[in-house]
Amino acid sequence: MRASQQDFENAMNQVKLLKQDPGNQVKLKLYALYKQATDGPCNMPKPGVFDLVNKAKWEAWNSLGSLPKETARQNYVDLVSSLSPSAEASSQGKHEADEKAQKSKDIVVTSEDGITKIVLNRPTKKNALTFEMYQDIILALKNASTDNSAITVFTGTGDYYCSGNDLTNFTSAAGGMEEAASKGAVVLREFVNSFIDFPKPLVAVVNGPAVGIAVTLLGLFDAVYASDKATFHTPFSHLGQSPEACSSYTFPKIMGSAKATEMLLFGKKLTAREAWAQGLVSEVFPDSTFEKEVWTRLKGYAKLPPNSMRISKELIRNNEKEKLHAVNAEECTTLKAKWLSEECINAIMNFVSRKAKL
Ligand SMILES: CCCCCC/C=C/C(=O)SCCNC(=O)CCNC(=O)[C@H](O)C(C)(C)COP(=O)(O)OP(=O)(O)OC[C@H]1O[C@@H](n2cnc3c(N)ncnc32)[C@H](O)[C@@H]1OP(=O)(O)O
Repeated sequence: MRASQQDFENAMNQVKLLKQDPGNQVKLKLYALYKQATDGPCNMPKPGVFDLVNKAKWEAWNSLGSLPKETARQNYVDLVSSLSPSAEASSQGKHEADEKAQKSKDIVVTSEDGITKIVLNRPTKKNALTFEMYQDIILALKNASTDNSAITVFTGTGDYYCSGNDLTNFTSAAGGMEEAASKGAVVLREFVNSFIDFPKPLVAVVNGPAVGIAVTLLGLFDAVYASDKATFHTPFSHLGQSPEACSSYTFPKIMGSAKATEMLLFGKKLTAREAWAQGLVSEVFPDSTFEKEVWTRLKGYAKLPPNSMRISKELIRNNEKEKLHAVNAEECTTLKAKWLSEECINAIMNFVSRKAKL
């Protein structure tokens, strides 16, 4: 259900009643969503480098790109309700938000031992990401950013970690490719932004092969643990597409441009050990002991002082947050055009009609 103007106004009042300071990141997000919901996309000149507060506010607003006013209003209401679980209206909103994330059969979210676990749960389709799953992950990350857990972990059910974007997202859209491309660019931008801005340690437990966006996103994680059965494949040229999730920036930075080119332009598939040697993976484990070793380790990390981990992450991430948002915006604009290209449409049609796999 979409948030009404009345819900929005209630949420604004609710913010004033918050008992605890939600912290600067959340306040910036609230400001940005409020501006987007009332004024639309950022239309102000960027403040100067020394005007730190206004610059941070401008960046937060600008990072929302062309997010529709209605979506911003809804996100504002959801965010406020996640902040004040004790207030009646808010607790109801939070409950609805949690339920929505939990209800999704393809994304399972649990919280235990200081760890929020977000599981891609569509094994019959190798955990390929549908439009709904992107939205559910955005919501799950939003909830995880303010829940009691110290760290957040992504993993997959079954033999794959994730086979990337569901290629039928584009062919099955009611309004056709044009509408799917426009929607895809907006959803992708918000989806990647939620990884750029995620405030707690984010860990990928890569239980099997990863393809496309499941690989490129890893450059935005804080640690990546992989089974030795995992592989890392970004066949963008084969698909007539271009890189996303800031990988056009993070991959050359992580592995150097020559290695990044082999992956992002030529679609070279890496083994887990190769990905480790190139700095994309933190550590590789034998598949037979992978789950046990990784979860034991993560439970230990989750006992570390959470605020300290948050602040350290903020120090690292803030060095390049602005750059990441700019790269994300540019990649989404480029992809939107690529999705409508003959090269891409042919590649997707070949997959859907069973003529081609990777
Ligand atoms: C908001 C939009 C954002 C978009 C961001 C841009 C992102 C880009 C990318 O992620 S590009 C990468 C896209 N992914 C692929 O190209 C992978 C396509 N899949 C394959 O090539 C193969 O399925 C495989 C190599 C992953 C696995 O092969 P195999 O082991 O032989 O299994 P199956 O092919 O039989 O797969 C089982 C079942 O799953 C379906 N499936 C697998 N991956 C996808 C996918 N990405 N999209 C849609 N469906 C997928 C496959 O069709 C089978 O379905 P079926 O049993 O036939 O109904």
